[in-house]
Amino acid sequence: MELPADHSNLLPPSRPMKFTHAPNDLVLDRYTIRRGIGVGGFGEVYFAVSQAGKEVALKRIQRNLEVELRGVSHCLNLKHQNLVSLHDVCRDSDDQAWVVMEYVAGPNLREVLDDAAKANQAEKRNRFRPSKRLPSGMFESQVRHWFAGVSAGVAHLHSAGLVHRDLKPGNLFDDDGIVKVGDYGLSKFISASHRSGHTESIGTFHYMAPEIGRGQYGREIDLYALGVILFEMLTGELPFDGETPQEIIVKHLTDSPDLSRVPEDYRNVISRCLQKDPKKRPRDVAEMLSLVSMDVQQTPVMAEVVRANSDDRPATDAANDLESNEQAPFAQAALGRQEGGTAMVLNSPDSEEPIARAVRNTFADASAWWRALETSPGIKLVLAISAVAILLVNTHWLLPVLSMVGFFYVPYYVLRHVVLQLSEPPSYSPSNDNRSNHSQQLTSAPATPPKRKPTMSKAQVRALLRGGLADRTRLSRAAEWSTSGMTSMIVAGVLLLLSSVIGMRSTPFTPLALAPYVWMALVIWLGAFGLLGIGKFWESTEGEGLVRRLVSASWGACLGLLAFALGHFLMVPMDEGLTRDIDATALPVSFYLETGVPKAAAMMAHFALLFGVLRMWKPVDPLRRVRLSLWAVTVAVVGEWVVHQIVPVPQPAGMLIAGGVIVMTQLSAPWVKSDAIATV
Ligand SMILES: Nc1ncnc2c1ncn2[C@@H]1O[C@H](COP(=O)(O)OP(=O)(O)OP(=O)(O)O)[C@@H](O)[C@H]1O
Repeated sequence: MELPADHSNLLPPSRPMKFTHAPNDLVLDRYTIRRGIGVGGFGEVYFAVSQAGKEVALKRIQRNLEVELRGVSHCLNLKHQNLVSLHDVCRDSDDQAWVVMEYVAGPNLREVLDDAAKANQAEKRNRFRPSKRLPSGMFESQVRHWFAGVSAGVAHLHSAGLVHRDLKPGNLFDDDGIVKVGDYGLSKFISASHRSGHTESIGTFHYMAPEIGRGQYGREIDLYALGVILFEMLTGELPFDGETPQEIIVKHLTDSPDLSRVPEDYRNVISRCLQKDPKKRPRDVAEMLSLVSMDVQQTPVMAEVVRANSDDRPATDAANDLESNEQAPFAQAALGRQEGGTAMVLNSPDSEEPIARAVRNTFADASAWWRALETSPGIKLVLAISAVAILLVNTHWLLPVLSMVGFFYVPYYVLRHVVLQLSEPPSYSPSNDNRSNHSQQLTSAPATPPKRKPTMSKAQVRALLRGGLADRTRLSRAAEWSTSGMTSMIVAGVLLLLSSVIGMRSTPFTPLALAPYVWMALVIWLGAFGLLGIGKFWESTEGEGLVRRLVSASWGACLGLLAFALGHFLMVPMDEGLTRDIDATALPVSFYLETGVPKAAAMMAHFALLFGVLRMWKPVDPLRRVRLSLWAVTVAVVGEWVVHQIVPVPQPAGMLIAGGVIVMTQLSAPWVKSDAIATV
């Protein structure tokens, strides 16, 4: 069924808007549809009236998007003149979810911007240009009016512990001179795992802060979007534009905005809001406004902003509690994360652990309930103290129970990671199937997918991926290191088994005969584990670098010492292979015994030299060309043989260790498949 739509100019003429309901349809038993307004990413929006005649806007959420009502009451109870009121979220008899909200008759900022651009064009043609009109075609007073109103609405959301997440001109309305912010909270309540039919319009990406790609949804993302909107209102252009979402994303991550067309007074605020690092942006809306040469006390709206922020709660923290990490459309597009969460380019392996998720959701529910609790601060304090007292009184059984839970949970958690890492190798690479799904999601006409032309060079993609790697938290790096360490331990076990079975096939099985194999497996594992750890610091930048060689050499020296100590402990004969091709009498006495057995110094020098000569950051680099390069293994073995000519160590153990470390490191280190470039 097709209806005329109010905002038809927002869609290409070839795609008429389709609405499920026709005028006069009765929905939710009490609203009569008058007309369809528009179709957005989440569903259709209608203008409707209740039986008593109240005008409302109804948003019909797409059938395949599951609406999570947890915490929605927090949004429903927000009241502010600069926010479009949410009246209700309910289901009809077909279990279809609907959002009932205030109807705003006026235009949205997208339309205002488009009209202003048209007016500007017409004036240019007529060679008439009023002095106050900005390059965008808007008047400066108009820009300030919109910016003030939107800021006030956003400040109120932040003070209530909410982050909008989807600020863009299409979501900002002019209601008879009052600016209203709409669509807040919605993206949060639509479960990411059920958004398979949802296609992000390209417009959405223009306003997305770079950190959204990392699943960060602090209020700084709203300040970033406000900066983009202000830029657009002032210049009529977007600071970061491109033909595809990917191109826009890369610009958000790497480019600086061109502020030359922005009037002087607004450059500072825009440049601060568009900082890549959220910490460098204004702390809150009040600080942002203080950067604009506006008198913040002058208008009632401004006074409201100041008030809202002065009794501001720590919105970022609260919002982060509330915000789940579920939705990262930017991340999905930028880093290849797939619906259903099977493969992602820069995935934290613990992101979807079901028990942790359930606990987090419970805490989110509890904190949302606590915030929504309408009672005096005194009663809240009494409740909080009582809860703490109850916990303290029950520690005698709570602590043992929690310890037991931890006792079983931690090994399960670790095992799950290891299994996931092993069962879905490479953990960093999107599968082909997922990739095709993904391109469908990003394409508005899936029937005839347009030919993709390469919009990014390999260097740009690497920069994008490095950017993502650089911004990961220490905790996620540490978690990944430990997971890689576990994986390498398993690989070491397999190596030990294979090598000992092959090596001891004709000798009797004794602990002494097994010792050299155990020694080698341990040294290989230690070497790889150290390199994996150091690699976590290297992964965010490309490079050769003397520092890297020195760090590798230092780790090589440590490994030599460990190898020596372990050799002694396991009573491994350390002179084998030395006398065969090297004259023991010619060896320096400070490094070798008279029998040719290497001392600790020789082992340290050998591995330091080896690790300093080889480029040890290559096998740990997630962006290496192939996951397991046999060429790298060959180079390591030959390199070891060359080093052996200078500082000999037992052979063939030395060569096996060198090759083994490179194999194990490559197998255990995360890896981005090179053709992920096509996806990104
Ligand atoms: N409360 C409202 N009153 C009047 N018009 C509205 C209201 N809410 C949305 N609209 C209009 O309905 C149309 C569709 O809105 P919707 O929010 O679904 O889409 P969007 O904002 O373009 O995309 P998305 O939902 O993906 O962010 C837009 O033209 C919007 O201006």
